[in-house]
Amino acid sequence: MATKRSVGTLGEADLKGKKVFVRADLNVPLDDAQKITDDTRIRASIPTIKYLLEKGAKVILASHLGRPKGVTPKFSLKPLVPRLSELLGLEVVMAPDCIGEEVEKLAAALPDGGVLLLENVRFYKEEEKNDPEFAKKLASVADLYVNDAFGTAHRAHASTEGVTKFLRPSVAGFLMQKELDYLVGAVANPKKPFAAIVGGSKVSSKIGVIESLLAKVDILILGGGMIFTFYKAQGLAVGKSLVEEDKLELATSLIETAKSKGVKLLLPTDVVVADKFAADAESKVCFPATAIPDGWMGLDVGPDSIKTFAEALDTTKTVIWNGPMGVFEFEKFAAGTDAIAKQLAELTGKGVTTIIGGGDSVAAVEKAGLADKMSHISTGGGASLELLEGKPLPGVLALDEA
Ligand SMILES: Nc1ncnc2c1ncn2[C@@H]1O[C@H](COP(=O)(O)OP(=O)(O)O)[C@@H](O)[C@H]1O
Ligand SMILES: O=C(OP(=O)(O)O)[C@H](O)COP(=O)(O)O
Repeated sequence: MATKRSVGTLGEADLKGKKVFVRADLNVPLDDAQKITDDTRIRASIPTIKYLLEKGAKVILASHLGRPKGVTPKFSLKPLVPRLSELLGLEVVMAPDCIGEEVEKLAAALPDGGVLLLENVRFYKEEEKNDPEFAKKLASVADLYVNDAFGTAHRAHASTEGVTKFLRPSVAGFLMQKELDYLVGAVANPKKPFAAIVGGSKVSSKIGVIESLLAKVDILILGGGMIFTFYKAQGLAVGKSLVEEDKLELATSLIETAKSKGVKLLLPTDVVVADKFAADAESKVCFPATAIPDGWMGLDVGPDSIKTFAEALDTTKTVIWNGPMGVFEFEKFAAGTDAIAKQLAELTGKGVTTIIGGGDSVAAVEKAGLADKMSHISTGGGASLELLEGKPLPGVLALDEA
């Protein structure tokens, strides 16, 4: 797999006074009051930044947050400044933008050992388009590049890929190295039976991954918003649940592929439905899962599914989990996610390798107080799944070879 090639690292480079563009994945969950609900990704980014600061470098820190379309205040990185400053023990300077004159001025004024946090790179559509001119502008304020954004390494964007064309050296940070070392090792030769649990709401970006997962795993458990596209593909009633209409054919063919490969594909047998997408929604268990009444939406897997999933997971030796089983942010719809988290913690204690990936999945495990009970907590959900598929990660491929 292309991502196995060893990438350049910071090593003993002379960093004194150098301006280092650090791409981190600071895409943390925020509540309605813009409060950080899980800071795992911020904490995971600290060792690289601290190392650079100790070497006398100036750090220009960049990230995306969410999936904004243009400049959107609720996706600003400003709410992260106090936590970052606290963890680093210094005052992080917030830039009003990620490119332009003001950013150039702030970068030029940065003292050795200072940190400038750029505003959300996705406020520009050029970021996701990997526009070379935009990448050049990002690069123009720095001398070298460090990519520590493992969670975004599967995206060929300007700040993860394009920028490397303009900055040398371009190397991996400590988090990136740690994730690659662990995940490549664990998934290249997984102890079997090997199970994947896929849920969450990013259906269109994760449903494609399932095809390749079917070639690797013995058991595939589906939950979260993923399942309704599968039910609808079978002509079943899904009410107002999340459905990706253009993925119905793919869902049908995935069910066939699972059968032909002898993979145990488990869809929930029951779901918890709600009359609206809200914490105080009216809710009830719908059994079978495939008879969701009109006007209702599935927001969690039900108790019968939890039992079936538990029996299957009990037979495994390696489990990778990405995507919550339900809308765990609302207490009423957190039971499925909590049950998986608890069981994986128990299985880890019995010698099963458990890997949890993804911003929200990790947040759910943290909320349950079980993060330190898992074999590996990965800061990337989509990225760890793509790594598992054997796909090259563009953000890694673009870095210098060791
Ligand atoms: N049935 C569902 N309908 C809508 N959203 C869901 C459902 N189940 C889970 N979700 C949402 O999925 C989100 C996480 O999805 P995703 O980003 O794919 O996971 P991760 O960040 O772990 O990779 C959570 O905010 C959760 O509320
Ligand atoms: O949260 C992320 O991915 P994840 O939900 O798969 O862990 C990363 O920050 C990438 O975000 P994206 O899927 O909007 O490109």
